[in-house]
Amino acid sequence: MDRKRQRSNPNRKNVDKKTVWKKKDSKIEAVDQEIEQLKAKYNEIDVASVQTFSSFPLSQKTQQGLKAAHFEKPTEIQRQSIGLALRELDILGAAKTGSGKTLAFLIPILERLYNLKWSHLDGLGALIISPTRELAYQIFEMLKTVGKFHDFSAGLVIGGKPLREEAERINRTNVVILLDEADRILDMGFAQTMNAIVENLPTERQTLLFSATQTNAGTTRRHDTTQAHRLLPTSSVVNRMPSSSPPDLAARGLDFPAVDWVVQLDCPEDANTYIHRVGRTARCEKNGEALLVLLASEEDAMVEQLKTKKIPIEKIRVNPKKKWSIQPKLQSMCAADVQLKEFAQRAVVSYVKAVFLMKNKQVFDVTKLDVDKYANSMGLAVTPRLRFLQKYQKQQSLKRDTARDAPNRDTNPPHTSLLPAGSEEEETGSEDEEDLPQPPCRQQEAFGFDVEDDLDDILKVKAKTTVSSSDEDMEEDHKNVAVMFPQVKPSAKSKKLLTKFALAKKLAKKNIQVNTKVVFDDEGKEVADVHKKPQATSSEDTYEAGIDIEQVKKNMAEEDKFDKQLYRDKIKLKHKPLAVLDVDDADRCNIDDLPDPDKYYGPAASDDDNGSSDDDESSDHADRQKKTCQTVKAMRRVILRKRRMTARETVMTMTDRLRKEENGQQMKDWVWIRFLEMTRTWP
Ligand SMILES: Nc1ncnc2c1ncn2[C@@H]1O[C@H](COP(=O)(O)OP(=O)(O)OP(=O)(O)O)[C@@H](O)[C@H]1O
Repeated sequence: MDRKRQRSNPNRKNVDKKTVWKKKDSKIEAVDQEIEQLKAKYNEIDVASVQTFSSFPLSQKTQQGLKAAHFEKPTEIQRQSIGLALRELDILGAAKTGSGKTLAFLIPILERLYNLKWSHLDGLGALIISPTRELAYQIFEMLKTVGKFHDFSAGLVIGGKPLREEAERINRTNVVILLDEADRILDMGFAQTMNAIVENLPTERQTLLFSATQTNAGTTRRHDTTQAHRLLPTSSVVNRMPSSSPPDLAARGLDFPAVDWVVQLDCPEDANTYIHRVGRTARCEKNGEALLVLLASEEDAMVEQLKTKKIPIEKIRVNPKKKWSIQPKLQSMCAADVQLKEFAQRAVVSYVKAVFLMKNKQVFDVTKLDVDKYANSMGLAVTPRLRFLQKYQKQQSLKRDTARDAPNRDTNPPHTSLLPAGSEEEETGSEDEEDLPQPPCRQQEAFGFDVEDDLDDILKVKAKTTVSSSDEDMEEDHKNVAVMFPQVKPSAKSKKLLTKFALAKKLAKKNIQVNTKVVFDDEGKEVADVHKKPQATSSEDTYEAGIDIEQVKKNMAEEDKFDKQLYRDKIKLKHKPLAVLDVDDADRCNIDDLPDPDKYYGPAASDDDNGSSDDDESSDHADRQKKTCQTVKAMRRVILRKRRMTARETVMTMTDRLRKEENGQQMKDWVWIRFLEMTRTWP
């Protein structure tokens, strides 16, 4: 219809176009006007009077997004920072965990891009760097919710895809969320990457930096977390996990709704980790509780660290009446389940290693750990072998001795004396390894593996990762690593893996005959193993040098013959009728220990022919004995071969066969009785 009208009126098309342009122009004008009006209000923002988001001069689209997400009142950090960010100032904001920092930087980003009328043609307009992949997703979700009425394109770059693809995506998007372990960036050797990103950003830019604190958020005290730390004797360190455990990844920035309590059974690596973990509760105007369990050896140094961050803590002691030990229960569980025991052993070793690797030796002093008690609390009667600890202790005492012997030398060179490659001391160390008193490795005896060895890899990888940076800070780490890994250089002995091939070579060299497996049948006869090497009689001794093709062909033909015969025998055995099984053996079979059928049925029943002579009787009896013997043996074979047959099926098979024979009924009954007796002794 429209087309018809258009055809009838050629000017119509031009009129429509004009209307569209007009509409577009007026829209652009309206946007420009809105931006101008908003900008004019930026300097008039009075933080004290801001009660709701609508008090901020924000674009209609952002206001709509906030409304749709049910964000009405700004949190303190949002109130304080949004106005400043709108004025294009750089911000360094510190606010409590869960205080709404994400929105505090997302709103200004949306507004800034809107004011600049940024479109997808302009490419990248904002860059958000988040510490973890999970947090990146969370920020992305928040951005999609609040910014859904805007026309910007947002992208999430979390790695794992080809670089070119990622680069193209970045160019196409306006707001990019990049993944990186921001908090740990320096620790993990990403300082260079970080610097490279910053160097490539335009010099004219606005920077918003937010960090999580516990108390610096001004008025956020309203919903402070109630915190306490609890001291436990070393015997109560059940279920303590190393600090590098997955929860610490989740502890950074992730927003879990309705977490009331954060209970830390292991000491956090430092005060910052504590803050991040505790920040999972008391989020956004809500209350929360946190409990930290510390060992006596960790208490002083850790509490000091928390105090310097102004974290309010309250010490509580456990009521001894309320305590009960689960140690006996765990011990019995470990005794009953080898796998569980293995897990417990691994847990002990990895925990001690984690403590050993911690940087802050004032808090994490491995020498103060009561490892035996810890192992006991995990249900283990014997502490797993901790070779690295022994080596470390030995090295320490050696170092002390050397210092005593050479007082004029620099007795405590900061880091170099413990692990200098190829140094004198290292050599001494490796010699000492032989002299080290090695405790009996009971877990190795029991399970055939060394729990500790399995974890050595983790140790090495960590060391490598930490050392791999070239940054100044990383150099410092490098030194620390040298202190932390005084002796973890694997000895040449442990480096070499004993492969099957190496083992076979070793045995061949020593001329040791390895055990062979011989299979016997029920009667004690050796069963030829078809999987065994060919047993043809050809001799290989005739070879003097090289390969004699003709001889090989002959041998192969013989082997072939042998194999075919073996196969035929196997098939024959399979189809052999049960009744004729081992008939030749019948005479040798002693059935005296079997119950006598006469005992069950009386002499009359067993007498088939009353008028027969004594001789006939005795020959009858012998016949019957022979038959019985055959039957029982055949039955046993059937039962053993066809284990999958049910007991009833087996007996039915046997009795069917017997029915056709002389004295069938009587024998059938007898077989039944014998069968029932046999089944009673079956495993
Ligand atoms: N103005 C607001 N009104 C209501 N809820 C809000 C507001 N701002 C943020 N929130 C909610 O508060 C929770 C915590 O916000 P957010 O994750 O941004 O905190 P955070 O300070 O970044 O925390 P962390 O330091 O742990 O990363 C989220 O569930 C978020 O939806």
